[in-house]
Amino acid sequence: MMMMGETWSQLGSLIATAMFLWAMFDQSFPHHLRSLILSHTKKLTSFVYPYIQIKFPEFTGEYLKRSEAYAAIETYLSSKSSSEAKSLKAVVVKDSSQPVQLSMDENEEVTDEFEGMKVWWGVMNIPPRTQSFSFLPQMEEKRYYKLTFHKSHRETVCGKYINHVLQEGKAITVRNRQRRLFINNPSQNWGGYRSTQWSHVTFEHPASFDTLAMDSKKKEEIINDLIKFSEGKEYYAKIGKAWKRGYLLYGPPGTGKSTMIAAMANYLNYDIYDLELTTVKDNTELRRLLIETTSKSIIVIEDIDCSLDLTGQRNKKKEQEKDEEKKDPASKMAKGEEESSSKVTLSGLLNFIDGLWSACGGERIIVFTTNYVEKLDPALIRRGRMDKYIEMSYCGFEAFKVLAKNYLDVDSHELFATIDHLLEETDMTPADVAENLMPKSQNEDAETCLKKLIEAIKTAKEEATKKAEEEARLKAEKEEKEKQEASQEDVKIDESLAKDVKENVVDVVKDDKTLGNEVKENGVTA
Ligand SMILES: Nc1ncnc2c1ncn2[C@@H]1O[C@H](COP(=O)(O)OP(=O)(O)OP(=O)(O)O)[C@@H](O)[C@H]1O
Ligand SMILES: [Mg+2]
Repeated sequence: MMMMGETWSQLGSLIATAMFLWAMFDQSFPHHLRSLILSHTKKLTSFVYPYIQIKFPEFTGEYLKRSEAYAAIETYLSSKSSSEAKSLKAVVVKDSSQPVQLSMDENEEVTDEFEGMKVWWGVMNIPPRTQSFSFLPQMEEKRYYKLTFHKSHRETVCGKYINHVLQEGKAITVRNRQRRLFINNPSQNWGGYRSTQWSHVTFEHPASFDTLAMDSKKKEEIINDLIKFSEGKEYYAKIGKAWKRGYLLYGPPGTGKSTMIAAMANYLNYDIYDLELTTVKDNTELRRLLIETTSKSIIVIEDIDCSLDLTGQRNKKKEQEKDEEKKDPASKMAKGEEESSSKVTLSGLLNFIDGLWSACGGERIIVFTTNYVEKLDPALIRRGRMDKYIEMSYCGFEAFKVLAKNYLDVDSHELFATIDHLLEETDMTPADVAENLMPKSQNEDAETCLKKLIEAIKTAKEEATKKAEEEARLKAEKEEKEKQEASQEDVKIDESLAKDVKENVVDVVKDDKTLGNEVKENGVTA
């Protein structure tokens, strides 16, 4: 057997010979001959090894930004890696609902198939250059994904396949991401190197369309509308409209407007931006807030009628306040803080909804909620701004059945007919119905809760009747009072009229007497 030392010395001389030959080739061959030989060598290599490789480095650009493509590929390959690769890495991904994302370790390889072709993915590692000096932080290691495929698939891979991987990777990230609920910060907190226009918490509202109590047809219509919107990227581009949709949710308190927003966000997997208009100083701030929102989100302005005085009464109110201030300057000082709170105008808000800036980012839903739709300025809710009006109304029988299923797990019961009848006659919000259906102790079963609800509806009905009677009585009293006032006014007018007539008659009599005396004194002149 050959000794180890001999083997090494033979290998050494072989390398030395190869280097000598390469140096000879490099120096003595003319340039055109060299490139001819090199091109033939390439052809030969490609004949023996007909595969192409593409690298996707983890960090790119001058400031070594983590490549979006790398992250998308990592996510895309995650499921394949966990089932195929033997050595895996667990990475904690920010804002993801998955505790960790698994990716293959260096020098592992997984296969993928697309339209009948097979490709290979591997993670490679470039060892760090130890002696280099840089102001930029030294990266421990530089990794890249290596995609290998047969040269006959070049066109499909470079066109369709890579696109598919990146899009699918991003879609998985969106699917796995934790939804967030944002709230706008007052602008004094916007400064600093970490600008924080919005703060967020993880959005964990459990509402869904299944648990939302409302007419099933209406619910279906809303779901279809949402699906059409979320899949409408091409359509919106085709018709030349920004990819956004406005919903106006209106109805009495406790009818499920906020719950509906949560259900929408859960259904579409969107984030929610809860915009508190009263803390926005002016229209410029409003625009900045809008720019900071991301796509796939619902921007909510709750109780729009109370958020700002956008109902055209702003001026009236201001005038009134000014009058008060003139009388009492101290009241102005007391109000000082409040007054400087918001100067957002109706036109600023309209601009926010459908100005040029509103198109940035795309795929956004804007929701307004209000208890008093009639109070809103028509310009704010005209079609195109608010595309769909959704009325959230009092609990009907169908809505009750959803709540009974949710809260008591019953689909039918003999008491349902009574409840159906009572709900037809009485206005009760889903919130009140839900509260009565909720068992308050271990001893309360479905029947007890249903009976409790019946009692509550009956009480509400009695109260409503009493209220209506009281209102009717007050109205009648008011009308009677107005009538009396009117008749007293008539009497007054009659009296003053009579007085006028009397005075005039006295005057005429006086005039007649004076005339008579004059005639007497002067005699009749013919
Ligand atoms: N349609 C509904 N379906 C299911 N639950 C509902 C519905 N409406 C109200 N609720 C229940 O009542 C509670 C209050 O409802 P929600 O806050 O959505 O009402 P709202 O219309 O937003 O009221 P407000 O006008 O006062 O903001 C919710 O927590 C929910 O449990
Ligand atoms: Mg609400």
